[in-house]
Amino acid sequence: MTTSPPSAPGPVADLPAAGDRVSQTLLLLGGTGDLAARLLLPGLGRLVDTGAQPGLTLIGSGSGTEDWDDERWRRRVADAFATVGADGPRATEVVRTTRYVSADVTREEDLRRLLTDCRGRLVIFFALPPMITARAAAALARIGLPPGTRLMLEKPFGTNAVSARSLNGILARFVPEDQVHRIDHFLGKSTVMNILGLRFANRIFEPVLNSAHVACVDVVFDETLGLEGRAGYYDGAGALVDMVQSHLLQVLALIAMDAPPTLDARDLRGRKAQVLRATRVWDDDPVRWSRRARYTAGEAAGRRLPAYADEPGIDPNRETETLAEVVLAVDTWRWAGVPFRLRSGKALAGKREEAVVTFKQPPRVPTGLTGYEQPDRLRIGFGPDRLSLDVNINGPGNPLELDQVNLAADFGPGELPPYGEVLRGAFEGDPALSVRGDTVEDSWRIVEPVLEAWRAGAVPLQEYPAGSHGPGDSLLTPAPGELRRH
Ligand SMILES: NC(=O)C1=CN([C@@H]2O[C@H](COP(=O)(O)OP(=O)(O)OC[C@H]3O[C@@H](n4cnc5c(N)ncnc54)[C@H](OP(=O)(O)O)[C@@H]3O)[C@@H](O)[C@H]2O)C=CC1
Ligand SMILES: O=C1O[C@H](COP(=O)(O)O)[C@@H](O)[C@H](O)[C@H]1O
Repeated sequence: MTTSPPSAPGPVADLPAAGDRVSQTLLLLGGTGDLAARLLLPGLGRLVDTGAQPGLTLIGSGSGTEDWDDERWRRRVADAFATVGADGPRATEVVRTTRYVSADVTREEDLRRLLTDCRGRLVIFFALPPMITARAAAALARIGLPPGTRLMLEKPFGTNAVSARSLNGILARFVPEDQVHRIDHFLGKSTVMNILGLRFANRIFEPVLNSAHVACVDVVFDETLGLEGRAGYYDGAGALVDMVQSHLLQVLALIAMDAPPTLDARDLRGRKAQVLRATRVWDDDPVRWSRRARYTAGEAAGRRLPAYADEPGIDPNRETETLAEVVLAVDTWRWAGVPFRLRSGKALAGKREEAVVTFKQPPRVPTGLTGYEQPDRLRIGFGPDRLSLDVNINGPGNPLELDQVNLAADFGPGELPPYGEVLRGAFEGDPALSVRGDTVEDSWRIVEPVLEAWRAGAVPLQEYPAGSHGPGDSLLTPAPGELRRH
């Protein structure tokens, strides 16, 4: 591994010492794309508006297939900043000084030209399709980067375990692991990180978060959004790769990991890695323990949606799923025998974005107390940000009749939107909120048996009308405790 590549371009090479408050350049590859406009630039706007990152220069780049210039780019940045009210002096300065450079990032000469334009410490954000990211990284490995450069790479990282390993290998040739930020914006969501506070800053939950007390854990991300014009990316990915392989496995890891001694990157990522290494498809049977489906025409959240297969840019023969479910086992002392049921789908009846820990029934409800129907549940909501507990109490009325009540705490969104948080991590050189190289490979290892079973046609592609609750035989509907290892 080296940080002194053979041909690092001149101006960026005279770097200040690490840790200083220094001028930095954020080079945004894929700046003309959807991610940059909707999520990344707004996150950046909020971050710079807090006063962090003084002296930041932003350079946006696109492939040059469309007509972009400095003026159009500045408008794009200003519009994105305006969506989050980022209009303070720092944000205004970033808008004033930002520039656009078009470049085919798979070509060495274009990359050299791009790098020559950068000053101070360099952060490169790859907001690019995965195949282009891989080719750009290979080209950068050949030409080299200035020491201290940090790379931010979007998910999905690679397109399968083999390509992820190969991309990790390429990156390791020219950037140390701690300077590689594999982005998972769920790790920047305040409620996701609050899983740590909830679990490890309280005495009452941790002792019961294990197989003695937990019947099952569900991680659910149901959206009402449909394809939203993202055919080019989504039709090659599908719900399992888009959401489960990355975001939902990260949430699973935070819920299932043991307490890290500190929250620094080495401890936190080490704990998550341990859990994911022990995770696999329930009973090693992806045919039995996965579901896939895609939406047909319907109405979701008051919007009429065409069938996924009829959306422009979709190849229906690829059989891309818009809803994926999988049941996983975490083979550790703590979790052996507890099913982790993961599900994400688009164009569903309502938003449901939460992790739910369902507890086992109490050993015995005393004779005389009636009306026990539901086990207690701990719910961690990601949108809206909310923490709640379903508990059985002797409710009003008959004092011996049980009622289930929900004790809830709502909190507003974090100080920064998720992309603001992950950008802050990269600017400050803290990879705690990014995914380590071995973990991303393990995440592919976990989902690959399912992808293979689907490719082989062993799991039928079901259909559900947009605006419905998804297929009727959901793996999440059996009562907790019904899923048993044989
Ligand atoms: N959009 C989203 O909501 C999310 C996206 N992501 C991830 O972010 C990444 C980007 O997604 P998204 O923005 O939606 O994709 P888009 O298709 O909207 O944008 C792709 C970008 O890549 C650029 N690009 C493509 N080929 C080249 C090339 N050879 N040289 C230089 N630039 C190139 C395009 O430039 P041009 O337009 O100029 O051709 C464009 O700016 C993907 O990995 C995706 O998985 C992750 C989370 C959410
Ligand atoms: O990464 C992605 O996440 C979004 C959902 O996350 P949110 O923070 O925008 O709610 C999902 O819609 C998208 O398909 C996926 O690529």
